[in-house]
Amino acid sequence: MNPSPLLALHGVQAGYGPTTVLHGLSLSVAPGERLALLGRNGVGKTTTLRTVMGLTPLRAGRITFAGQDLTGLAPHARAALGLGHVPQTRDIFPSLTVEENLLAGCKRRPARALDEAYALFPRLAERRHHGGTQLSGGEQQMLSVARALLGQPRLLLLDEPLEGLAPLIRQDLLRALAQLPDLTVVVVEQQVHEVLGYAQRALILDRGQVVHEDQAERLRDDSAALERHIGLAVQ
Ligand SMILES: Nc1ncnc2c1ncn2[C@@H]1O[C@H](COP(=O)(O)OP(=O)(O)OP(=O)(O)O)[C@@H](O)[C@H]1O
Repeated sequence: MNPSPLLALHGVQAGYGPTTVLHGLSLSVAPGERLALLGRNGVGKTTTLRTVMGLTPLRAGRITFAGQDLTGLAPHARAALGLGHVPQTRDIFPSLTVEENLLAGCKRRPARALDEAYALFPRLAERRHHGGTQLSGGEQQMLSVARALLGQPRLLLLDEPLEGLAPLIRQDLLRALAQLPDLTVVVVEQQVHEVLGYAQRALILDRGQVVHEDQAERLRDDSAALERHIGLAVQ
């Protein structure tokens, strides 16, 4: 029997002003699962993550997290329940050092929790006294992810974490995330082949609905599906 999902979306509708982006989206994520959300530009991947966090209002449908209905909860209340979000914009404080950024993510945890972040991302330990603006794109992304992890989320929503990063840094980041086997992750990504090496299952969205679902490993080899739904050239 499948375990109860940690996150479930039922018939979710959301959008901006007169535009509806998510047209009755349903999906579920099992505890400990790593799910990739794929699709062409503008199909609603970011909107999906934002609606789960309560940053974009739900217009119809229901979202549950660990069995609890999230309707009406503010983003901070969702974070307190265990939802972590790393937006595409990399949510760090540029005027603070690496260490100060991490301390800001510690909340009520002891400062020694930072050692976990440094163990996962040794580059951040080397740069601990550098300001946010002195970091490379990859280091900023690691900092953003590390800060979210310090909040001990049960589910981490990652929006294009690999964007703009060099291939070796992308691999470092994915390897670090793969070291957290109990963490449930929903990751939106344009670097399809790389993210399919990290995720276990993948959903492809089109116009705010799921149009294809498969095991990540199988989808990676399914060039016809990737071409049809994402427009990736057949290799
Ligand atoms: N703040 C906003 N106001 C109005 N329209 C928006 C806003 N944010 C996104 N949209 C529109 O909603 C649609 C879905 O955007 P969304 O960012 O969710 O797509 P996406 O699949 O994440 O695409 P991308 O890969 O380009 O980030 C797009 O047509 C986009 O232009």
